Amino acid sequence: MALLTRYVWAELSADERAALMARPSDSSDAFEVAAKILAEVRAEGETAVRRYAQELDRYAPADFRVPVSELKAAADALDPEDAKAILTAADAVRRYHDCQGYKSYSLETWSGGVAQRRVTPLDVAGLYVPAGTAPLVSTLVMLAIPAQIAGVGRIAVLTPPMKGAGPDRTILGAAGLLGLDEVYALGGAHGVAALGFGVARLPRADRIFGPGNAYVAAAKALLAQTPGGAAADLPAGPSEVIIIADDSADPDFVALDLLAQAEHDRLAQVVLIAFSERFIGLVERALKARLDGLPRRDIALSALSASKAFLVRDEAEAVAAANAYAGEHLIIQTADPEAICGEIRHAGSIFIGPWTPEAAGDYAAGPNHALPTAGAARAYGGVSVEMFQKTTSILRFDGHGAAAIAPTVERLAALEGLDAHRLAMAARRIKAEEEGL
Ligand SMILES: NC(=O)c1ccc[n+]([C@@H]2O[C@H](COP(=O)([O-])OP(=O)(O)OC[C@H]3O[C@@H](n4cnc5c(N)ncnc54)[C@H](O)[C@@H]3O)[C@@H](O)[C@H]2O)c1
Ligand SMILES: N[C@H](CO)Cc1c[nH]c[nH+]1
Ligand SMILES: [Zn+2]
Repeated sequence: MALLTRYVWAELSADERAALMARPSDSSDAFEVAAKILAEVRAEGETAVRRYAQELDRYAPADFRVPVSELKAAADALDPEDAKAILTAADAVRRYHDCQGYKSYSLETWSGGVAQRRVTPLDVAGLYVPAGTAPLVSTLVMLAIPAQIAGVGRIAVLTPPMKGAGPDRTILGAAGLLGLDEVYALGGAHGVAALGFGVARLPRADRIFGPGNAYVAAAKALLAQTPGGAAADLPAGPSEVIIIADDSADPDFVALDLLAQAEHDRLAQVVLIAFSERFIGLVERALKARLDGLPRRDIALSALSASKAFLVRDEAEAVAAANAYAGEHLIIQTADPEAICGEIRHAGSIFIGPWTPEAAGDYAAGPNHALPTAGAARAYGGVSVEMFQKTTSILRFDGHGAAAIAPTVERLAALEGLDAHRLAMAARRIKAEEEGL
């Protein structure tokens, strides 16, 4: 039985191609469920948070905040090799993100008129670290490092408990190692709502960062549209990867790269773009062989059921399919991957050649792994230092500058029929003229 549903790109109509770009989470109940949870948390506050914490995760302690002493103890209890791997990854992530950040600047846009941009960090950032089916320690690193580089005033980490137990000890230990002191054992849409509205003794985050399952992603998106709710970083839901591989690629590498994303979530999606039926067959054979040894085989199999293989005739078709998909990750394993890479317009992160598995980027290569899904790569990049900053523009005009800019402003205000605007400028011009400026 074929594991990947096959399509011949050239035989698909434009409508069929567009329909095939849908993600499994598009048709889930996530938005309805998250909207209900958000509304209840908004109306009832802590009571609703506790109810969902109990119902969904069977864990509702008197205080969701993990004591700082526990973070320190968990850090001390880490296996030294685990601690070393976390710190080594953090170092590469820090070096990559150190090159980022908005710059403040100032210039004279008019003679006598100075325009300035001031960059400031967020006061409160909420970091969501997924742990529903796997404790993503690496996500903590990916979110904490850019927040620290930006100089965020207060960093509150949210991570769901393991069902019926407390939060994952490695995540707590990593928080301790990274110098974080505010962690809440709460997750899902109810956790996002608690942090986004500031209930159950959580701070109200200015912006919530981080990936999560379809419920978490929906909650972040809905919260950002709710008056008084926290802003969101980007749409980062169930993982996805699209691989362009020609016959020169190693089918086993390709199969493993597909499985590495399929194992994240039943609603994850993996897509193969290949140049021959034969190669798709080889990848499927490798998939079957590798699936059997995987502890998360069932999850991967579910994800594969919504996954696809597109057969293309040439690189132009491969590029068209990849750009239409606008995937979170794009892996290119062809004889000339750089040529294809140059043509890609929409992808969260690109991995070039046989020696660059996505797993390297997921953990320790440097770039951020919190990336746009569901086609959002058309409009967003991954989490960055800039997202933890905001900019304020500042203007300073003297009388000479006011006189210089006034004719333009008065004319445009008149064009828009906004007379108070025109008069506000004209009054300055007249005064400046009276003073001989
Ligand atoms: N896009 C990215 O950058 C990126 C990065 C890493 C991980 N991910 C994705 O993050 C996700 C992690 O998912 P996860 O589930 O393991 O952890 P999670 O922390 O995102 O979600 C777990 C929580 O979801 C809630 N939940 C579970 N089932 C629910 C239901 N039926 N209704 C309402 N709430 C429910 C529970 O409270 C649970 O604790 C995966 O989809 C993975 O692919 C994405
Ligand atoms: N592939 C995920 C982003 O979709 C990131 C991750 C974390 N751990 C392993 N992988
Ligand atoms: Zn991954």
